[in-house]
Order: sequence, then structure tokens, then C-alpha cells
Amino acid sequence: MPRFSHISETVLVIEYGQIEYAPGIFDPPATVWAGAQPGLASTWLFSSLPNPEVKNKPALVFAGKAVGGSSTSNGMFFDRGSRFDYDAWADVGSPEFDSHHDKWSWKDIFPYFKKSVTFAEPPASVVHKYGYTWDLAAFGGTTPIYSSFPPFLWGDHSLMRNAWEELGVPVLKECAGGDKAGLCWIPISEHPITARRSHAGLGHYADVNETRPNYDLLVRHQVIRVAYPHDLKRGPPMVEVRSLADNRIFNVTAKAEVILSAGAFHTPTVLHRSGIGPASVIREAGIPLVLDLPGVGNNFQDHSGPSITWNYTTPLNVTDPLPIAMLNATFAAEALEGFKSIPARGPYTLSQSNSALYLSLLTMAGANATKTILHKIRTLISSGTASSFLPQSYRSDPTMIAGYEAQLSTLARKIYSRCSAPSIEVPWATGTAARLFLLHPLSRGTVRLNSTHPLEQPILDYRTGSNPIDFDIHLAHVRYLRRIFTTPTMITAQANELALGEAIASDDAALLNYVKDTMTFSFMHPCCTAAMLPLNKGGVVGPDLKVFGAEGLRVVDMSILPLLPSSHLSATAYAVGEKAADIIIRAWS
Ligand SMILES: Cc1cc2nc3c(=O)[nH]c(=O)nc-3n(C[C@H](O)[C@H](O)[C@H](O)COP(=O)(O)OP(=O)(O)OC[C@H]3O[C@@H](n4cnc5c(N)ncnc54)[C@H](O)[C@@H]3O)c2cc1C
Repeated sequence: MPRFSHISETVLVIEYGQIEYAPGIFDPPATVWAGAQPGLASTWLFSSLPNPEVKNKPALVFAGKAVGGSSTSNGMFFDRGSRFDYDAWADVGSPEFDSHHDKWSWKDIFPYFKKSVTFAEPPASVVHKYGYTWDLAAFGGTTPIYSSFPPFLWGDHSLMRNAWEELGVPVLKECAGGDKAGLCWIPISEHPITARRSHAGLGHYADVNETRPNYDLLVRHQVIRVAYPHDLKRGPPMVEVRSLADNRIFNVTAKAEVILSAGAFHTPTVLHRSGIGPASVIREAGIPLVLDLPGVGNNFQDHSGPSITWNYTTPLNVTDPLPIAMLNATFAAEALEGFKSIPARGPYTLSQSNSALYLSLLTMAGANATKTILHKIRTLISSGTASSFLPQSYRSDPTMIAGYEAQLSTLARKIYSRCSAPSIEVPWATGTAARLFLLHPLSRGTVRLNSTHPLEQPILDYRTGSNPIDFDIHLAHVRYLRRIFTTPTMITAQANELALGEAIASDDAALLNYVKDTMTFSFMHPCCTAAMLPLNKGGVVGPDLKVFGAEGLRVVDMSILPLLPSSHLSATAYAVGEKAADIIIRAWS
């Protein structure tokens, strides 16, 4: 929150990790190609509880543990959701939040997307070579967080692009302006000249201790809990902190307020340790109940999805190199040299991917099949059976049920019934696999304090596929995307579909089995575990991001989202941070 350096209050940021100058898997990039990605000091690795609906497999998921959080180790894909996603946030909070000063629809958050990043136009030679397009109207910020296009793409990049175009997918000039149903160029979060990762740690925090008189950054300290010595109405709370260096535990007293920003896994854990959360969860953990807030650690969502794979049975007719060239020592050495040169060039300037297809269910499944899915969703609400798909632990709470029904209703009306609201993302850069992200899952999981080891990692229950309608949507996605093999580009390249074929695709049970076999449970976008929803819909914070019933306590991170947007989350995280800063500065000025 470096924006706070301009207000009269003093600010202390407490962070578990430390400043990482070369964190993550792309900086230095050699580790990517060496295949060496052991536990980085700057990330946590979680293995979730098994997912009963998906062959009892666990989800494997990382989270950043450094100043700047997961932006220090993410895939640098820098997209925004569609306007319908943020309008859905407003819809699900309506009518309760309608009269609130702070609003979160697309038009309310778009200015913060623009403000939060500095977009750098690529050089003309790069545009000429790859055909990048953009619209400056979607940008305009001047922060140290950069959004740029890499000056390098692999030779086979254009194959998928051509194939999707041949399928009739609309090619969009810009996808960051709210409309993204089509084929998109996606910038990545890197410096346009050095191609080094642009992340919140370096961009916003690295020099605050030296340069901001009212600002302190305390690294390698764990926030244990917040505590109200008197009562919840007399905030802000004290913050109990543990030094990772010597295990010393001490309290920090805030004068104005406390802001939790520990991410979708750790924010609910801090609240649970504080006695704030669902009464049953808090009691089971043996912690005195301070505030019964059923939504804390519930409503957990992430992007997941199956993949389709193929091989090319003829050498590709492309002029630019393919990744296999990295096995050539001369090419690999030149790639590293290129990354170090100014401006940087070559393969290491490209992170994971910078292209994606986004399509709606209506476009893929057609009107009739979509109608059937919408009918199923609406029947869950009208028959009062939606709650049977919720985790047992909050199935009996009327506010959680009301919130889930409201989410289903919003998703049906605002997302799944629109041609222009994507239900799938397929990102790519190279290779012979397409990963099919389900953008708006109906299943909900939980994040719970590990009561045996409360200071260690929480217990994640993904519950992937617990609402079976998610599988209906996956099946529709896979069926449509297999059409890629019928395109002239794929036929010419003699693309040979692997593991899947007409026999499986036309048999619901076989296709479902395929989807389960190829499921990636997390595309690393956990969210929504301290959701901005009305209290009577299981919400934890209001539109001002204040925790209901706990004076002087706010949450500002991806746990406040009520619903996942149709994007990776870092751009949304920056925009939420910027908007929260304005809300907080207004409150204190
Ligand atoms: C491997 C990976 C790949 C990803 N790829 C992409 C991508 O390509 N594009 C994209 O847009 N998004 C991507 N994401 C997602 C995106 O980076 C995150 O959604 C976003 O950074 C989340 O922001 P946050 O503020 O909610 O939490 P985080 O960024 O996770 O930050 C939480 C911070 O809180 C700290 N913390 C936690 N508990 C405590 C405690 N008790 N005391 C003190 N500090 C604590 C953590 O150390 C961390 O620094 C990826 C994420 C990961 C992990």
C-alpha cells in the first residue's frame, strides 16, 4: 500500500517473506529450461484434501511468500476480467449494497485497472513481426508495475492462433477494455526494456524503508492473529506477531486501522486464529469465539480444467525456432545472452504465454445445450436443493445458502446466458496442449485452520466438481475445442489428437472420465474466502472492505472477491489494491 506514504498516518507492513530480487521461475530464467523448480524459498506449496468427485486426487497449488506476494512467482500473464465479471460482483451484492458509497461494478473498477499499471507499446519491428494489437484507451497509469508485450514468440505460436481464427473465433484488438470474448493478445508483467519480472515487491515496496518517512516494512514476521482487548466495537485490534528469526512473539498496536492482505489462503487463517469465523470451525479448533462470521474460509473458488493434447506427425513448416532449440547449447547460450542484453531479446523475454482464447458457453454449446444448463442451475435455486452441493460444514447456515443461491442466480443471468461473457480461457505460447480453464465454477470449497498446527499451512478442500453442473460445462468446452483438429491449419500440420477421439467425445461417461483424468485442479487463482457480500449472504466484508462487526479491521486481497473473474488474478489484485487505497485515504483525510 505505498499510496499511503502520502497521508499523515504512519504505516507498518508486516510480511512473512522478504524482498526477493530475483524470485520466481523466470528470473533468472535458466531454471525454467533446466527443469529445476524445487521449493523456492519465496513460495509455499500446498497439497489439498483429496477431491472425491475427481478420483480422490489432491490439488497442488503454490502461493507467494515474499514481499509482493504471488506477483513475485506467478506466470506473469497480465489480463483483466470481462466487464460482466465485475458487474456480477455488483449484482450479487444487490440490493443490500446498492446505496453504499463504494461500488464495484466494471465502470467503478476500470479506472483502477488503468491506474495500476504502466503499459509500454512494443517497438514497430516487433509489432510488424507478430501483429500485436492494443488500445491505449484501456491503459494510462504510471506506476512501477509494467505491462508489455514480449519481443519474442516461438515458431509454432501462430498455429493455434490461425486455427482458432479458422474456427471463426473473433480476433480482438484489445481485451483489457472490458470485452474479451474472442482471440486476445495478452501483455505480460515485465519491464519493456530489461524484460525482468515487474512485481509488487520491487515495484511498490523495495525502497519504502529508505524513502518514505511514514512507512515501515517489517519482513520475516508472521501475523498470528488480531485481538480486541476490550470489545469488537472498540477497534482497531492489536496485531500479534511472531518473528521468524527467533520465534519472539509481540503485539503491534495500530492507531487507525488494521488491513489484512495475506491472500485467499492465509487471510481466513489469520481470522480463524483470531476467533473470527464460523462458530463451529472456531470451536473445533479450540479457539475462544470472538465473532461468529460464517463466511470466513468459505466460498473458496479457483480456476480448474481438463486439457486436450496432440502431436504433429509431420515437421512443422515454421521459420522461427521451436522450444526444442533450447537443447542446442549454442542456441541456449545465445538465449541467455539475449536476456541480459539491453533491450532484452530472445526466448527468455517470453514468460509462460501471451495469447488466449476466451469464449462463452453459448458460443460453444449453442442455445439449446446452454438452456439445459441454465435450467439446471435455476432448478437448484427454485427447488431449494442448491445447498446440497455446499460443504457439509456450512450447509445448515441460511446466510451461506442465500449467498450461494444469489451467486448461482447471478452467474446464470449475468454470465452463462450471454454470448459476450466468456466461460472458458485457453492460454498458449507454444506446444501441443490446450488447457481449458473453467472460468466460473459452481463448486465451492473451504479453507480451514489446521487446528493441530495452527501456525502452519491451512487445510484446503477444493471440492472440485462437487456441483456436477461444472462437469456439464467442462464437457461442452471439450467438445467444442476438439474442433480445432478440423481446421485447415491443424490438418496441414497433421495434428494427431492424443488420448481423446470421436469415440470418447461422443460418449458422456467416457468423456467425463477423460475430463477427470486430465484435470488440473488449480491454475493458481484461489479467491473469495472473505467475500465482499452482504452479511445475510455469507459476506465477510462490505464494499468499503471493512470486516462486518469488527471495528478497525479491513481485508484487501483476493479473498474479498465474491466470484472469480474470467482472468488470472494479478491485474485484478492491483486494481483492488488501488481502489482500496482510495477508499482508505478518503476515510482518513
Ligand atoms: C504459481 C502462480 C502462478 C500464477 N500465475 C499468474 C499469472 O500468470 N497471471 C496472473 O495474473 N496471476 C497469476 N497468479 C495469481 C496471482 O499472482 C495471485 O492471485 C495474486 O498475486 C494474489 O494476490 P493476494 O494479494 O491475494 O495474495 P498474495 O499475492 O498471495 O500475497 C499474500 C502475502 O501475504 C503474506 N502472508 C501470508 N500469511 C501471512 C502472515 N500470517 N503474516 C504475514 N504475511 C503473510 C504472503 O507471504 C504473501 O506475500 C499466479 C499465482 C501463483 C502462485
